[in-house]
Amino acid sequence: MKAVHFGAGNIGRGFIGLLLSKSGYEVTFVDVNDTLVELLRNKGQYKVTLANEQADSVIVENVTAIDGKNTALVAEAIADADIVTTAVGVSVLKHIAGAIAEGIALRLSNGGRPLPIIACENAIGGSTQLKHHVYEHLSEAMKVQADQTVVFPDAAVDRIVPLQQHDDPLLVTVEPFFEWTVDRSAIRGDFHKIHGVHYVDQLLPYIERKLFTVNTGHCIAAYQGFLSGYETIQQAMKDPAVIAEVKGALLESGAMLVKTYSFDEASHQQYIEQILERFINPYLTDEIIRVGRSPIRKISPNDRLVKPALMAYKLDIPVPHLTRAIAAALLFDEGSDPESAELQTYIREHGVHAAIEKFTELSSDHPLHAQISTEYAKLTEQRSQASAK
Ligand SMILES: NC(=O)C1=CN([C@@H]2O[C@H](COP(=O)(O)OP(=O)(O)OC[C@H]3O[C@@H](n4cnc5c(N)ncnc54)[C@H](O)[C@@H]3O)[C@@H](O)[C@H]2O)C=CC1
Ligand SMILES: O=P(O)(O)OC[C@H]1O[C@](O)(CO)[C@@H](O)[C@@H]1O
Repeated sequence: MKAVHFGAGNIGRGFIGLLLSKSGYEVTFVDVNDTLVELLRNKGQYKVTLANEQADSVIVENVTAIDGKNTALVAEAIADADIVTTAVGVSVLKHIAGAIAEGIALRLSNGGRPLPIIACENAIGGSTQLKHHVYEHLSEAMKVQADQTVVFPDAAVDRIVPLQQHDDPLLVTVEPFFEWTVDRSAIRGDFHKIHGVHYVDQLLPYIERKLFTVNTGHCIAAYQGFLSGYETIQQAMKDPAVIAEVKGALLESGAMLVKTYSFDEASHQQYIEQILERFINPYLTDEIIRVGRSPIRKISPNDRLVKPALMAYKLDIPVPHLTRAIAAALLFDEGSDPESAELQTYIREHGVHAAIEKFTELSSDHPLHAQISTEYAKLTEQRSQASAK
């Protein structure tokens, strides 16, 4: 049983690779990081440590790696695989699509056994997005053939894996909690199930519940924490003002989710409480720069801030915390993050209204646009008052 997994990073090693290996798959990681590829290939194993009191650990065996820049080799591995997964970042999917298409073409020329390809990224419809990118590289005839055997089930993945700072570049520390949900309605043929995966017939409620609670709350802790001068989520989540912003927004997105999907209100409240506990896990150090990374992606119309705000707005649910969080994201001025730098340059050159319109796609006459710009002005004022002190 062979798995090819793109991205030997934190989630790749600390979550997806771990579960695939424990389920009996031989895992071939594909990455462009030469150090990771060489070490995985030479050692054939790595260690995962849990962020709990005992620091429990497990050795993940039966793994190897290939260089993502060697497209021919990657294609061969895909042609021979039983499953393909990714955890590279949603914006990287287009860059791996060519190699996947080459692998599919090779596979089809060899008879074409069924193949599920699952993108494990923080996005709605990640696998579907990957399929679109892959199909851009296939001929019309090949697309028809691929439709018979290659499937792209969407998925939701939830496990907090911060930036790693160990002497061993392969060692990865992860929170004990994990949830990997896969849309089984898309899967065909004989499929060797992955232990620990929750297979569902309808993914949308799960991915929206996760993205608009875990990821919404987490990025608000990051953006509000950044404005208050904190460096880690653990520090920010000790500040009652930051906690109030996070909880306020989760009540707004929660009210929308409960109404949209008829979730039980008390269970959703428990879900929120559990997530807040996960954010403050004292055995983890999670940097604000990581959790707030790529603010342009995070304020895009289908992502964790604007989408729940819009869905709530349409249900007449007021969203003062969510709109303030979008304003805070617009103030995430972290030079080491390319999207933050791009966003700040755009705001300097074109003003905040143009930025809201361009990046959130909320037109200037949309009431949420006005709310965001009002909050932006207030936060800017607060920031300059604080720095004058
Ligand atoms: N870290 C976390 O707690 C969670 C992350 N995610 C999602 O998982 C995905 C990966 O995140 P992380 O593991 O944190 O990032 P990461 O940066 O640790 O790992 C990404 C890996 O992809 C590799 N990569 C980049 N371009 C590539 C290419 N063209 N071909 C092959 N490999 C390539 C990088 O070298 C890196 O090793 C993202 O979509 C993220 O939103 C989802 C849930 C939790
Ligand atoms: O990986 P992204 O989408 O940049 O966002 C970071 C988020 O991913 C997570 O690592 C886990 O879902 C959260 O810690 C955080 O909300």
